[in-house]
Amino acid sequence: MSGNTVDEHFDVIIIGTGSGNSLPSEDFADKKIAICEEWTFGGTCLNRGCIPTKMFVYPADQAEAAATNSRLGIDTHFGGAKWSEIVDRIFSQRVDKIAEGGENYRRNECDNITVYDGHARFVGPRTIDTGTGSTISADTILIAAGARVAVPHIVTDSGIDYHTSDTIMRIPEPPKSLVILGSGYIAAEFAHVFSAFGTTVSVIGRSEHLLKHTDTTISEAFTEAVSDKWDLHLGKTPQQISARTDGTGARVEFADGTFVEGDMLLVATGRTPNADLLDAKAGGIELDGNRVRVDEFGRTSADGVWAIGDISSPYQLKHVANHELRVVQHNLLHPEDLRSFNHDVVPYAVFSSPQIAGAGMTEIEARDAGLDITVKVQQYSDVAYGWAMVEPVGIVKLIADRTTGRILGSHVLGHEASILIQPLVQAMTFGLTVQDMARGQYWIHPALTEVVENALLGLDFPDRGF
Ligand SMILES: Cc1cc2nc3c(=O)[nH]c(=O)nc-3n(C[C@H](O)[C@H](O)[C@H](O)COP(=O)(O)OP(=O)(O)OC[C@H]3O[C@@H](n4cnc5c(N)ncnc54)[C@H](O)[C@@H]3O)c2cc1C
Ligand SMILES: NC(=O)c1ccc[n+]([C@@H]2O[C@H](COP(=O)([O-])OP(=O)(O)OC[C@H]3O[C@@H](n4cnc5c(N)ncnc54)[C@H](O)[C@@H]3O)[C@@H](O)[C@H]2O)c1
Repeated sequence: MSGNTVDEHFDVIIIGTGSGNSLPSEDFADKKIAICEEWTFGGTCLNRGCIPTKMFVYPADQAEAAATNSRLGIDTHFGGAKWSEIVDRIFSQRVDKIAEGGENYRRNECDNITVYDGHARFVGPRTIDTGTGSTISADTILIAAGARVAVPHIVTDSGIDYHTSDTIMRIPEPPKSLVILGSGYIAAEFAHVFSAFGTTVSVIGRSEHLLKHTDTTISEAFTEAVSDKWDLHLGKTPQQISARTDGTGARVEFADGTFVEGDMLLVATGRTPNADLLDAKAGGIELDGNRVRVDEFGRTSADGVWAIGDISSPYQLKHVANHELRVVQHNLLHPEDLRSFNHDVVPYAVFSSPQIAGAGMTEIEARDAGLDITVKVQQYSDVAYGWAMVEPVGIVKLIADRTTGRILGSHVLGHEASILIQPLVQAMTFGLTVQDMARGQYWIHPALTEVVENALLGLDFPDRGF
């Protein structure tokens, strides 16, 4: 049966098998659950996001190290990437197997779960057309339907072939030259991967610096650091996109008459939440711009309907989706003891080269907020391990409140920035003062973490207490 006649009623319906697939823990074993997934089981992070990209980034890091080790007085070289071997290892041997295993587990080994493999949309309050010919309803619905690649009209109207992060990781071989449209996370990570593997990479950005969402000191230093290995076209908006004159590849023209050409175009211009594809209104669900509106507990405007992750979160980060899932999981099991999302200190990392990580306010945000701040930019090369590494670019930038002694913003650029940031995230999350963090513990000598210690010690307080 189809349309608005309900074929089956469930305790819980989950839309989306990314973070949503983690909802049915053992505590949900007595619930009758439907899972709707229109694509590959496991969602973005596993199949075409965080996991496979970092499986390319790691060998790219090694390739780049091999090519640049001579500054350390050792003779290594990069002899080429076995692209098809890398793709096979990432997808055929690992990611695809995990996706298949996850689907098989839910379909065949969980007696309380039914999987619908179609596009779910609301046809009434807590009622879903599964896109498979069945209409189902539930007491509770979790919307975890994520986001999708956003491609500007100038690209789609051009009629040329292009790639996005969804497709480029499975191409048969890397291009000789790659033009990347966009200068955010995905652009920075794929520029690193392809450039390290030997592709000539051009990056087009509308702003003057790459990764403009980061602190200005970081985005300027990052842009400077990559400017001799990537062909940058910054502060430029494409006027026309076409194939090259021989009909192959891509040619992007700018208003000033300049252009850039390459064998392949990668579009990395952001991701749009899938809220517009759910017929949310039929379910009584309000949107907030292009996202599903949720309160601090994860509740949408419709009774019994909850949402988490990229479809409702401005962060579009997997650790945020995971956190929100855990909060909603608790709230569904304990309606009398609702927990709130905690978005106070949300860290991020960009796995490019150099790596970037950050949490909290940028210097401009802190100044605009009128706070009495102290700022320290500490070079990796000022501490023993950074010196040993002959680390050319690393910096830790801290912004702290002179009144409370608390860290307001932490920004790291350089080797393993995503790891170095974590003690700072911990201090910011638990409200540790700069003084306590700097001198209330030992810092291993001569570990690279001394750059964090020195950055803390370099902050200027009226009563230093160090
Ligand atoms: C290239 C790339 C790299 C990334 N790297 C990182 C990283 O290093 N670190 C990080 O924190 N984040 C990273 N992210 C972001 C991260 O992947 C997302 O924030 C996260 O996966 C979002 O999880 P989610 O559960 O909200 O959505 P998703 O994992 O996207 O799951 C949504 C699921 O819902 C399904 N779906 C959608 N609509 C419907 C419908 N109507 N009916 C049925 N099914 C539907 C989709 O097919 C999908 O499987 C990356 C993203 C990309 C694209
Ligand atoms: N390491 C990570 O955590 C990681 C890695 C990859 C992706 N992600 C997530 O995925 C999201 C999407 O990544 P992304 O890089 O596509 O988005 P992004 O928001 O980081 O960057 C988008 C870029 O495209 C540009 N842009 C947008 N529209 C444009 C247009 N019409 N013409 C030219 N340029 C345009 C923007 O100015 C920006 O430079 C990220 O915001 C992030 O949340 C995270």
